[in-house]
Order: sequence, then structure tokens, then C-alpha cells
Amino acid sequence: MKIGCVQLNVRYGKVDENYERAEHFIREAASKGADIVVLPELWNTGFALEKLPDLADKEGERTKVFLQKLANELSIHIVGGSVAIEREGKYYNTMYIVGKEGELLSEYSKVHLFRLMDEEKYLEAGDQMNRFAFDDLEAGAVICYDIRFPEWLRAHALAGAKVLFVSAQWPTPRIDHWKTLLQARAIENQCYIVAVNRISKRPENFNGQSMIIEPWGEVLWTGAEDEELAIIDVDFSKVDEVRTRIPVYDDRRPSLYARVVKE
Ligand SMILES: O=C(O)CCC(=O)C(=O)O
Repeated sequence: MKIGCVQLNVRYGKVDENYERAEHFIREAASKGADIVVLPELWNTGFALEKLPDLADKEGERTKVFLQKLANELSIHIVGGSVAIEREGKYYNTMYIVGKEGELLSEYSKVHLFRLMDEEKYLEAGDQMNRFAFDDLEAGAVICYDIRFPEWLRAHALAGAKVLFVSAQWPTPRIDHWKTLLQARAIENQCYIVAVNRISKRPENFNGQSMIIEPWGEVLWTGAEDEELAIIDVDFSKVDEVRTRIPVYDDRRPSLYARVVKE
């Protein structure tokens, strides 16, 4: 399958401009033959959390209509990154997954809020997982800081995901953590990771380096440090081979972990 990874240069607080740029790249990905297109985290607002009352998408309506219309028109699956939405007076960092006929397959609000950037002061955490399939491709998806919680990605893999999508705005100073954590999540879960990070220089500092990693841990692609749309051809067939070679899932001892690990 061809995957379009959009390292969007998200304009801080410039919502209309961000929708325009996202549409431009989704259309370009489809015109270049992508089957799936992946957007980064909070692409409608950037980290403008204190401005959410003015900027957040009410009930996610604008984003859902936007993504569903494009998916259907262009016949492309969309991992909708995430957008800031408002629901019943609360704000969420929410991802929409849309199938190529425009159907809403899943909706996920980031469950681990990132305190280093004060997310918990502005946002509510979600409490659902994000499992879906694009045709026969069993998938899950998480948002940024979520990758520091191996048990959360493992839960998606145990629920059947063979590829995990990650949408992020991962800051440049900790980009080494990003690379290492993504590779570890691919190796330990023996699954594909497709991770898309945003770009921006000021007032925020994000330098892309999105990644696609296969289940043995080999990095298939690393993004540039600038805005780009990359179309990467991925053969998603390696999961079963790796899981047979080292049968981690059969060798797990969940009843032992439940006994010795306290909440
Ligand atoms: O965990 C990190 O270092 C970055 C996380 C982050 O920036 C986020 O979740 O928005």
C-alpha cells in the first residue's frame, strides 16, 4: 500500500490556513496514488491551548465533514491526525479515522495528556481505544505522548492491530526519544509503526523526522526536517513472519504480570 505522510507546517492558531494546507496535501497524496494519508497532531490549532475557546472545532463537526468529504471524493483512507475540539464545554485532542468511502471508522481522544506542556490544564483525556481496519489492514492509532506508555500500544496490538499509526507534535529537543520509542514499540509489538510528526519553527519547535518502521524494527523511512508530503510504498505482510520467528505473543505471562504488578 502507498502511505502519504504529511509533515504539515502547522500555523499556530491559524485555523483556516491549516485546513487549506491539509486539504492541499490530502489532494496531492491522492493524486500521487496514496491509499492512506496520515496527518500530524493538533493540526487545526497547533499548541494554542489557551485560545481553545475561540479556535476549537465545535463537536469536531468541521473536521468530520472535511475529512469525510475528501476521503469519499478522492477514495483515500485518512488517519486524520488530531484536532482540538470542544464538546459540552470541554476540550479534547481528537483523532478521526475515515475510510475511503467517507465512513467514520473511529474517533479517539488522546488518553495521556502531556503535563510538561500543561495539556491537563486545558484538555480532558479520552478513555477509549482506537481500533479499526482499512480494508483488510487491522490497525490502531495513538497520539504523541501515548507512545511513552508501552502497555497502551500493546493493548491495541493484543486487540488485533498489525499497524499502529502515531500522530504527533513531538518537540525537536527530545527527537532522540521519539526515534527510540517508536522503534521499541515496533519491535516489542512486532507490528508496523507509521508515525507522522509536524513541522514548525516559531513560536513552536518541531522538526518532523516522521518514521515508518517494520515489525523487525528496521526503519523503512525517516522524514525530512522540513514540510513535506512523502509517499512511501509499504508491504504490510511481515507481521506474521516476525511473530512466528520469535513468538512473543505466545510466550507472554499475563496472569503473572497481573499478580505482581500493582496499579
Ligand atoms: O513525550 C514527549 O516528549 C512529547 C509529547 C508531546 O509533546 C505531546 O504529547 O504533545
